[in-house]
Amino acid sequence: MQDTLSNPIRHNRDWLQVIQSYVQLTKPRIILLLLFTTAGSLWMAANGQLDPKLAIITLLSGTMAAGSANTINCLYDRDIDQIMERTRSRPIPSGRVSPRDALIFATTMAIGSFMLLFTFANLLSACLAMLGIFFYVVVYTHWLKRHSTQNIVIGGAAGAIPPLVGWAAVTGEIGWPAWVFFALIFLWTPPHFWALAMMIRDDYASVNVPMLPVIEGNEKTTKQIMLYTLTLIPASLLLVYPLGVMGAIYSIFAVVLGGLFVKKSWQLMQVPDDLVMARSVFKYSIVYMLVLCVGMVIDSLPAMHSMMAYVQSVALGVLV
Ligand code: HEM
Ligand SMILES: CC(C)=CCC/C(C)=C/CC/C(C)=C/COP(=O)(O)OP(=O)(O)O
Repeated sequence: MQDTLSNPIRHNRDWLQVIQSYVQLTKPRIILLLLFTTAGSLWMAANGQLDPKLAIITLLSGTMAAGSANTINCLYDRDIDQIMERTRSRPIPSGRVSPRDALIFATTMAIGSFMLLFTFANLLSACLAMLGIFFYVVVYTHWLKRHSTQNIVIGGAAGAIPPLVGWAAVTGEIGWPAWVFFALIFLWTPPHFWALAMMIRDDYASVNVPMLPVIEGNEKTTKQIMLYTLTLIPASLLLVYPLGVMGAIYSIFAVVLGGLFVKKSWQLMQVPDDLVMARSVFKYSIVYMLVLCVGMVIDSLPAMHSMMAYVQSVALGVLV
């Protein structure tokens, strides 16, 4: 203590390490992609006329809710995280954050998220954020993760809730486009996760977590990945037809990105034991979701609406 107080550089470094540990508990890179899905939904709901204050509040609250959910997951799973190689150095198993402090941190973030959404958006969005935490912690982490090969199929609904939060924050209700976006993430989660689970199969087997590749093997898993991937293009295009909330630009994103996903899953199905290919499908799943959300935002921009109207009038002029 004496040493820390008398040495300000060491004192600052200690604080930085503490902050780093808490950030690590929230699984920040996963939150970033969840925020992209929330942003896509926010822009789509606002049809390009998004109030910047509402956007910032919703994204901040989403960060806190997802951070809280991920921290409780780290707390609950600390026994198996300590054994698996990939998770051994996480803040709780490595002793950098105590379970008690993690619980206080997660509870504070959940309350903060609820209060922010309730005060600056509405009650529905605040309740949906809490439902996300409940579903991820209770339904996925507690009930399903250690007991069913379909754990992430049903549990994947938790990760699909952020777009519902975004839509509700803008409109005060859950419209059809939000449900379609929910379904899209729900269908995307199995290929995203099973490709990764193939790579870390031994880790999951060592702690008896019944992930599909552990129980059914790689060949069956790649067939399942292919089936789910095939549903993504039609599901993503429902936003264009019949819902009509997205236009030509988004359609190009959806078809090209979805086509590449199908190609990659097909390639993996030909070589089910090729873990380099499995890694490539996992990485691509992230690129797919990220770029599709960017496509949604671009398509929602008012400048794009005027450009498309101009292109349409020119095309009509040429035809008539
Ligand atoms: C229940 C559903 C899901 C499961 C079981 C799952 C599982 C995982 C796991 C185990 C990892 C590796 C994490 C690590 O090593 O720390 C991962 C990585 C990742 N997940 Fe998911 N995931 C799910 C849903 C989602 C959703 C909905 C998103 C965002 C829309 C997402 C985004 C990501 C990203 C961006 C990474 C890469 C993180 C990095 O670079 O380390 N995941 N996922
Ligand atoms: C609205 C709201 C708050 C929604 C919550 C969404 C949320 C936090 C989704 C996270 C999905 C995810 C990373 C699962 C991995 O858990 P795992 O336990 O299988 O991963 P691990 O083995 O790496 O711990």
